[in-house]
Parts: sequence; C-alpha cells; structure tokens
Amino acid sequence: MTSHVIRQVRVTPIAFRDPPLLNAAGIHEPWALRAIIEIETASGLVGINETYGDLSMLQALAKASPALNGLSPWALSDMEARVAALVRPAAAASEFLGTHVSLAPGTHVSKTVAKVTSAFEVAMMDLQGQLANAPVVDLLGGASRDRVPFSAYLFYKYATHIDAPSSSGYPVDPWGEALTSAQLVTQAQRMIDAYGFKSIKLKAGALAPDDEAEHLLALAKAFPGTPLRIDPNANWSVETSLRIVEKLRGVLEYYEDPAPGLEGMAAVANASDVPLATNMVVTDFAEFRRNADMGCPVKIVLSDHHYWGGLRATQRLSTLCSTFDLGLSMHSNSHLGISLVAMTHLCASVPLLTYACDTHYPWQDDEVIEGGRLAFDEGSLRVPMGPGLGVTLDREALARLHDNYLSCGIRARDDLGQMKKYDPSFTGVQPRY
Ligand SMILES: O=C([O-])C(=O)C[C@H](O)[C@@H](O)C(=O)[O-]
Ligand SMILES: [Mg+2]
Repeated sequence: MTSHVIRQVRVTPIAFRDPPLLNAAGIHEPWALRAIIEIETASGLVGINETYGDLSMLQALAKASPALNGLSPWALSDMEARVAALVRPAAAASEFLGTHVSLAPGTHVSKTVAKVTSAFEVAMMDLQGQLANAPVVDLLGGASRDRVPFSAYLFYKYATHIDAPSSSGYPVDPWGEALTSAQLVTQAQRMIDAYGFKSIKLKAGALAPDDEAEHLLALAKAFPGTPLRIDPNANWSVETSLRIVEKLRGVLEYYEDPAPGLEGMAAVANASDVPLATNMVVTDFAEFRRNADMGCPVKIVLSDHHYWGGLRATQRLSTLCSTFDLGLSMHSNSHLGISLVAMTHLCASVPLLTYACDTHYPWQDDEVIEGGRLAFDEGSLRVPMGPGLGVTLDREALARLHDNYLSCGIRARDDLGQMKKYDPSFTGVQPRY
C-alpha cells in the first residue's frame, strides 16, 4: 500500500519586487521576502504554502521541520503539539527574534509558534485535499460563499526606490508618486479599474494626520458611496485620533488602529461612535480575552492566518467573534498567490466575514504559481475548487524568485532602516503625531 506519511519538508526563501510604499514604520524596501513551503509524502505528493521569509522565520521553520517526519498529513493536532515542543522553548528565550527590531506592523515577531504552525497546517491541508480530492474550503466545513471580496488597499508612495535607480535594471513601478489627494484618487481609480474593488482602505500614519484626513475626504468625494477605512498603525495619539475621526464623520466604515495599545484604542472608543478595527492589539487569543474583559473597545478583528496559528485557528476566532458580537475581516502583508488563495479558502469557509479583506496583491507584479497572476472579478476572488489549495508551484518562477532572494541582500524586513536612507533623522518612534 502507498504510504502518505510525510518524508520531507522544503523551505525556499524568495524575494519579489515591492514598490516604495510608506507606512508608520518607514517605507518598504525594493524586495519583499516570503518563504515557500513544500511538504512531500513518501508517496510523492507535495503540499505547498507561502509564509514569512525573514531570517528569524526561516530559522524557526528549520528547527520545527523535523517535527513533521513520519506524520500523517491528517495529523494536524500532533503537528501543532510537536511544533510547540520544538519551537516554544527557544521562542521564549527569543532565539528567533534576532537582533532586528521592526516597527513594521503586522509582522509580530513574537508569535513564532503560531506562525510555524500556520505555515505547516496550510501545506498539510493542501495534501489532505489532494488525498481526499476535495478543496481546502470543504475540509474547513464547506463554503459559506463562493467568492471572497477584497478592498483597494491604497498607500502613500514615492515614484522610485532610493536604492534602485533605473540604471540598476530594477523596473520603475507603474503606479507613480502618491502624496497628494489627486495622486491618491488616481491610484484608487487605477486599482478599481483593474480589480473592481468596492471598498477602499488608506494606509495612513505616514504624513501629517490632517493632510491624510483631507486625502480621505477627497477619496470620499471621488468615490461616493464607497466604504472607506483609514489605518495609521497606531501612529496617532488618542487626542489626534479623536480630532481626525471628527473630521471624517460620516465617511468611515471603520477606524483601523488609530492609537497605540488596547488602552489607547479604548480611550478612542469611549469618545467616538465609529467602530474600531485592529490587526495590532487583538492578534492572539490572550489579547482577544483582554479586549473582551475591557468590554470590547475593538469591534472588528482583522485576522491573518499567517500569525493567528492557521486556517482552523481563524475559524475558532470567527466563532468567538460571533459570540462577542464582533466583526471579522482579514489583514495582509506583501504576498503572492499561495497566501491569497489560502486566505480565500478560509474566508469562503467562515460564516462570519463582515467586511471586504485587505490584500497587498495589486502591489506585486510577480507570481510563484502556475498560470501566473490570479484574476479578480468585481473585486472578488472565486474559491478554487480543485483539490487542496487548487494551485500548483511554478518551479521556474520559484527558482527565479529564489535567485532574487540570494542576490537582494535583504534578510529581514526593515521599513525603519529603509526610511533612514531617505531621512537619517527619522526615528520611527510612535505615536509620531
Ligand atoms: O493593516 C496593516 O496594519 C498592515 O497591512 C500592515 C502592513 O505591514 C502594512 O503597513 C505595510 O505593508 O506597510
Ligand atoms: Mg492595519
């Protein structure tokens, strides 16, 4: 009889072009890192996934990979226990945190066990789907929707990277500069024309808050009736957050991480009636409990299976959100199609999905899956119904993106360090305003 036990885990770090996008922590570097996971069975089946590619994550994955040896692809609970046993003692001792301190939100270096568990879980579920001839969404309990809505994720940006001049062969991205209302409206129009998104998120916390509020109002005027969000990544004081939310009265569908910490968010919630969303202060179950204990100042949890512990962990979160009458949607970081497809299966499976999800996908121009870039229809993605994730690795693309990784020299995301190249006096200390 063919044995489907796991025999090998391969982790390939990759790098792909990323535009100079501004945020509260600084600015994106010319290359974004990810890691592609392949889990192979003795029978030769390969399950795939995409996760963080920072060196600390690669070290954690290397440490945890032996946990999978001889395991059935169905043994997710065993995998979780084994990963925790191998990774947690070192994670607690900060072995995997490295010397790099990133202010970049959403990377959550402290969540090593959850991140590694998620990285393996998705690849194992891809294997399960191949064995059962079923899509991951069915393994998660079946589809609550056949398509998943995403939003237009706008960023302030420079036209070019400081360290990737056109003479270097690094192509100039087609989006141009975005620092003014007119430029942001052009960016939004272009993204909506190309993808059909029905809601808009502005990544804020980069320019003066009153300017950013003016820009959001310009977007409201240019796209009447389109739900809008603003996310300064906790770069505003409570006072600033309250002043700006007044200016945006009647415009926001939710207010994402205006002020630092759950206490800061609670102070904003107490003095305003716009629902608060987060991917910064409710990022695991312990923080969920703290939010509940405080009477739920955060009303919408923006999950991310990459650091919440996986697809099934996010389903558990979804149940909790229903119990506490909270909304649920998804956060993203720079990513390619495997992450997007995993997110799509997950979001199709959860009955509760109260807002269109974030995605950085329009900012990337490369792919690592066969068939190239995924196509959005009216701002939504259809759930792939092939076995497992329903996508396969393009091995030539994988090799090319791995070569990028080897030559780019970046080993950990560093938005702060990159911004210092533009402005040596930039400290990244938050809240800045
Ligand atoms: O919603 C968020 O906080 C994010 O998407 C975090 C990301 O790190 C974003 O700020 C970025 O890519 O610059
Ligand atoms: Mg956010």
